[in-house]
Formats: sequence, structure tokens, C-alpha cells
Amino acid sequence: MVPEQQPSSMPFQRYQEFPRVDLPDRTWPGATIRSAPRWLSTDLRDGNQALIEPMDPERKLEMFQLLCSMGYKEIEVGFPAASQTDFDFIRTLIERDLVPEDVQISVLTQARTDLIERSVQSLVGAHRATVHLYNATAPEFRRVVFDVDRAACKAIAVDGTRDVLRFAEQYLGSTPHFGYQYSPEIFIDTELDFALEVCEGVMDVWQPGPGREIILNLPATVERSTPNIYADQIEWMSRNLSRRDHVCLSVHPHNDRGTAVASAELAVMAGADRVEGCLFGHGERTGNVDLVTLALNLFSQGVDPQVTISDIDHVRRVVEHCTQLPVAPRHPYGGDLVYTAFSGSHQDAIKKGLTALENDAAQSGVPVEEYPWNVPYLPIDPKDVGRTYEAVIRVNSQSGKGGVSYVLHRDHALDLPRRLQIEFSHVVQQHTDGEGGEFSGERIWEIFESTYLDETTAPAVVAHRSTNQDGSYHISADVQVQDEIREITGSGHGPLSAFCDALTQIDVKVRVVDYVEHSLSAGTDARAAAYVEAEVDGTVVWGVGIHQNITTASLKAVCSAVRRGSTLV
Ligand SMILES: CC(=O)SCCNC(=O)CCNC(=O)[C@H](O)C(C)(C)COP(=O)(O)OP(=O)(O)OC[C@H]1O[C@@H](n2cnc3c(N)ncnc32)[C@H](O)[C@@H]1OP(=O)(O)O
Ligand SMILES: CC(C)C(=O)C(=O)O
Ligand SMILES: [Mg+2]
Repeated sequence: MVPEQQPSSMPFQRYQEFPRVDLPDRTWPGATIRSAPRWLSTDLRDGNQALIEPMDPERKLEMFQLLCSMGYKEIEVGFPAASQTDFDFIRTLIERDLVPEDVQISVLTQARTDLIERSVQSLVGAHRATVHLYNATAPEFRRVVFDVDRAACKAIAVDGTRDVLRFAEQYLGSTPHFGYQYSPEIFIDTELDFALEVCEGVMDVWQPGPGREIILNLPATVERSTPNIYADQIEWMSRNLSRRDHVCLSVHPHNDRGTAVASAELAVMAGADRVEGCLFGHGERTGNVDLVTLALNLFSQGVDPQVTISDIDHVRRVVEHCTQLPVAPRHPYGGDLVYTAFSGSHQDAIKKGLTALENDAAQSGVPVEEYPWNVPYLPIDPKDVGRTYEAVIRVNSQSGKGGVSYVLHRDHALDLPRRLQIEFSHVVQQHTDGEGGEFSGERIWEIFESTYLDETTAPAVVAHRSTNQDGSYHISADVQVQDEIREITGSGHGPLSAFCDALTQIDVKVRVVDYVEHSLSAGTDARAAAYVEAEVDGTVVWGVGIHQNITTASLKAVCSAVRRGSTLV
């Protein structure tokens, strides 16, 4: 019987269900995203206004240049009426000609005449610029913050739009590409018919038409609904807006419920043309929607994100420097740990998946980096975003043979036979259980060396000579036994059986059960690894030998098994 959950002591009765949208014929659930939406980065505005320490001009410029280099074409560069620093930064961008020809900068302003005038003034001389006006339209804001009715609330937006037009004519006559964006702030909580009415009023002033688009941005200023309800709201607006062909329908999800990415994706399925957000989800409170995740989610579905994130660590470093806030280790795509597997079964599957990918690519004659990606537990190839496989498999007490042998292969080109993998992973497990924490490649190698390659205890092959007569192999080997070197001789079908025969002269009884060898490198100083599974005094153990000479490597492997067998007995 499953234990019954108990009522919590939380005051959940204080909260209400978010109202649904009456849209029974909604179409978005059947949609697929097949192309990237237009992106707007608001890192320098919404992202910046939420920082403990807002960016100084150098940091702002660094962020702006990063965004341009990634391919963002619409960038909100500040709230110029808010502070001299913001105003001056925008002036610097324009006066020092730092804005690429194909990048449209935008500035945000409240719908207040003096603030609009100052905002428009900040854009004088820009090649491409957008003024972004907002006012809150939700009932609670109308009642509490502005103390206005619907008509007066709409008038704030409409009058503000007139101000924008007026000041643009006055100051920006020479700006070849001037754009306008309006946001009914708190759209998510605004009655849909009223949001529509305000947007229509704004459009009546702006008069969108061919060659004269308007951006209507519908923010989830505070994310309060499940993403499907936001998607319904967007589909409803998209269907009901007039002049739809000349409207760029934009969304601006925040992440209060942790579902901003889903909200943005469903909103695009519901008809949104454009998404506003910040790199790694910076922004007010829990942040704006994360543009990096959105882009790489598209990428992982075979859709060109139209921004380049080929070196995600570089993007992350710049963002961390500019925001002075860290990206969390588990942050999608960019966190330190997101391409790492610690647990045994994951490591095993990844290791097999990577090998299969290489084999499949080789068989079809396609370079592996172009071959369709399909590796368990890794939604994208870390290399596509500039990560190496170094950190993919890391070893701790949760790890199994796959991880340990992957690390040995990665760092030392050793291909341990399966049963040796099992044996050695138990050895490592004893250490991880005892010592705890993560085991580096160096630490694993140390354990491997001391377990299999340490020749300080007897027996150890010092030299060997052999002859092959009458179909029989004769060996004479100098073997270190305690403090002396003994010459032992033996015969067999090959070096291994002859050596095992010779070892009986020093009272060692060993029978080879399995033998595997492979080369470790190419060229004149090529080395080989030999693995011997042997029964030593009734115990079956593995031994490993590494040497330029493959016969020497195999004899060393036998001695390694003998040493290991005698310690275990
Ligand atoms: C959801 C968002 O992220 S919106 C963007 C938020 N970002 C910012 O506010 C950062 C920059 N803002 C600022 O620095 C300041 O707010 C300033 C300089 C623009 C204005 O400062 P102040 O004049 O002191 O006004 P304050 O910030 O207190 O704003 C509140 C006043 O503006 C009014 N107001 C607020 N938003 C708007 C708006 N979008 N349109 C018109 N009026 C508005 C309020 O009703 C209130 O008016 P009241 O004083 O008559 O009651
Ligand atoms: C100004 C608007 C677009 C905003 O940032 C919000 O509503 O979150
Ligand atoms: Mg916002």
C-alpha cells in the first residue's frame, strides 16, 4: 500500500486558479516550429535593470558586441530616460558608429511625454532605431497603480504613441529605418478584449501598412499561468488583431513559474513572430526567457536558430563578466555539468553511443561531426557548442565500468576487455567508497598503475630470449624474485604457454584463460598493451603489460596477473 500524502500546512487557499481562455478551436497544439522567430535581446535593458550592479559602460559595450557577434539583429539597448548612464551609452553607440548597419537598436520608455522626448533624443543619428513604449493594462494596475478606468488606460497608450510620432518627426527625420513597438505591460493578466482594444487604438495612430510594421509585444510580465494558457492568449490575439500582416506579434515571457522557455515555444506555435529575452535568462526576478536555451532547443530539432552559439563557454564567460552573476552548473546547454555523466548506466550508454556513432559514420563515409547525432543522454553533441568530450564522463562513487574504462581510453588509449573493465571498476569503487568525491583521470590512472603496472613486487620480467624449434617455443627469462634475478626456462606452443611453464620453476602456477592485445600508438616507438586473464593459485584475475615489444608486454601482463593473484589469495 502506497503511503497516503497528507494536506500541507501551506496557505494555498490565498491563491486562485488562473482563468482559462475560451478557445476550443485552438490550433497551436498541432503546430511544429520549423524556423527561428525573430529574436530581440533585452540583456541591456530588462537584463541590466535587474542586476545587483548594473553594467558600467565598458560592460555594456562588451555585451552589445557579444550580441552582435552572435547574430542578434534587434537589441534593446536601454531605458535612456532612466539615467544619464543609459542615455550616454546609447549616444556612444551612435556617435562612435558602433552599431552594425543591419542591427536595429531599440529603447524603452514609459508613456510619459517628457520621458518619450528624452528617449527619442537619445536616438538622433541612428541608422536603425525603434522606440518601445509601454504601459500596464491589467485591472489591478489600472485600479491600484494608475487609478484609471479602461478608457484612460487606453488613452495613456494612444497619447504616448502620438508623442512618439511627434518627437520622431521632430528629431529623427534623418533616421532611415525608424520602428515602433508597443507593449501592454502585464498583458498576461489583462482581459483579452481590452488588450486588443488598446493595441487597436495604438495601431490607429501608428497606421501600420505595407513597409510600415508595428511590433506589438505581449508580455508575461509576471509569469502566472501554465504555458498553454499563454499560448491560447497569443493565438486569440493573433486571430483577432486587425492589420495582422503588418503586425510583428512579439512575446516577452518572464520565468516566475520556471516555464518561460515552454511559454515562448508554445507562443511561437500559437503565432508569435518574435521573442524577447536575455542570454542565460537574466532579467527581473527569476529572469526573462533564456535566449540561449531557446536557440539551442531549435538547433537540437534540426532548425537553424539564426544565432551562433558555437562557443558557448565564451558566451557564458562574457555574460558572467558583464552581469557579475554566475551561470548555474545545471543551466541548460551552458552549465558546467550539463554534458557530464557520473552514473554508471549513463556512462555505459554514452560510451557505447559514441563508439556506435563513430562506426556508423565511418561505414557511411561521412565525417563523424556531420553524421546525424544520436547518443544516449546527450541531446546535442557537446562539440557543436564548443565543449570537448573531456568532461562528458566523470567518475565518482555512482560510476561503473563504462565510465572508468572510458576515462582510461580517453586519456591513455587503453581498450580494456569487458571482464577487466568489471574487475578494475570494482577496484576503483573501493577507492571512491572510501575516499568519496570525484575521481580525476589522473587519480584513476594512479590506481590503474598501482593495481596492474607496479613492478616493485615480484615477479617481474627483466629480460627474455626465445627460440622456436620443431614447432615448440622455448623461452629463457630473467625474472626478479624478491631480491634476486632468477633465470627460468620453459617450453610451450607460444610465448605465453612457454613462460607459464617457466614460472613453475619458481613455484608459480598460472594458467592463461584469455589474452587480448592492441597497439597504443603508431610509429617506431609504438607501444602495445597486453591484457591477460589468468588463473593464479585458483583465483582468476587480470594482468596488464605495456611495452614497445608485444611479447614483453604479454609476459609483463602474466607477471602482473601473478602479482595481483597472490595479493588477492
Ligand atoms: C516590466 C518592466 O520591466 S517595465 C520597465 C521598468 N524599468 C524601469 O522602471 C527602469 C527605469 N525607470 C526609472 O528609472 C524611473 O522609473 C524613471 C526615471 C523612468 C521615472 O521615475 P519617476 O518619474 O520617479 O517615476 P517612478 O519610477 O516612480 O514611476 C511611477 C510613476 O510613473 C507612472 N508610470 C509608471 N509606468 C508608466 C508607464 N509605462 N506609462 C506612464 N506612466 C507610468 C506611475 O503611474 C507613477 O506615476 P505617479 O507618480 O503619478 O503615481
Ligand atoms: C516593458 C515590458 C515589455 C516588460 O519588460 C515586461 O512587461 O516584462
Ligand atoms: Mg520584462
